[in-house]
Amino acid sequence: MKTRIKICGLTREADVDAAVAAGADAIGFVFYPSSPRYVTPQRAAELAKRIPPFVDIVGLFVNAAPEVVQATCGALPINVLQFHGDEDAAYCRQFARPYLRAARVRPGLDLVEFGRSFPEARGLLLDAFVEGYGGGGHVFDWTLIPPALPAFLVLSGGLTAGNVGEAIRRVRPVAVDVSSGVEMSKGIKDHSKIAAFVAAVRKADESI
Ligand SMILES: O=C(O)c1ccccc1N[C@@H]1O[C@H](COP(=O)(O)O)[C@@H](O)[C@H]1O
Repeated sequence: MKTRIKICGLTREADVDAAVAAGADAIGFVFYPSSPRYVTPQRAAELAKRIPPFVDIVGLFVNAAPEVVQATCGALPINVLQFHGDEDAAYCRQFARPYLRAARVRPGLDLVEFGRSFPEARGLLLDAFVEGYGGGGHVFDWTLIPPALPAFLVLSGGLTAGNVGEAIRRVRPVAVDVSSGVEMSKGIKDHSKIAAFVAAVRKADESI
């Protein structure tokens, strides 16, 4: 099956165009003010106008006030919410929209139990445990992923064109999510890295 690709943390028109042209399945906007990739809802709405139908728009939040999530959903057509903080299931479900729940993987975290506690989640996004909640470009130990999870698995954390093929062959996620690995600096994407990342995913898809 084709591995879906999400490119996250876009802040510039040219980067959105490059991700779409390369064949990204989803574009992520970071609505976490502490992130160097933060965009205001108004800025994201401008950028989103360049995203064609059937490429999903993902809105990433970290412990945001519900009113902020609601207002952001009113500003642009977000298809999927991504909760990357300490949000519980009641918080996540209140928006009545598809959502990904991020788990920051570390030894001792029971991912099966974690997944079960978000029964409505569209997918479980696995990321490295880093300070600042995410987007740190760190790979975690993929052997910590149990063989069966109670939700679709989206793999992230330090993925690059150089390691995403191995990640797909070993972990078999339904989707991969990348930010740091396709950047020249935080929030500024490198178009050749985006193209190389997408090509590496497609090459891996052919080999499994
Ligand atoms: O991108 C950010 O700045 C960010 C901030 C807070 C939480 C998550 C964030 N990004 C997400 O982190 C993972 C891993 O990204 P990376 O490729 O290792 O840089 C990914 O899901 C991003 O969407």
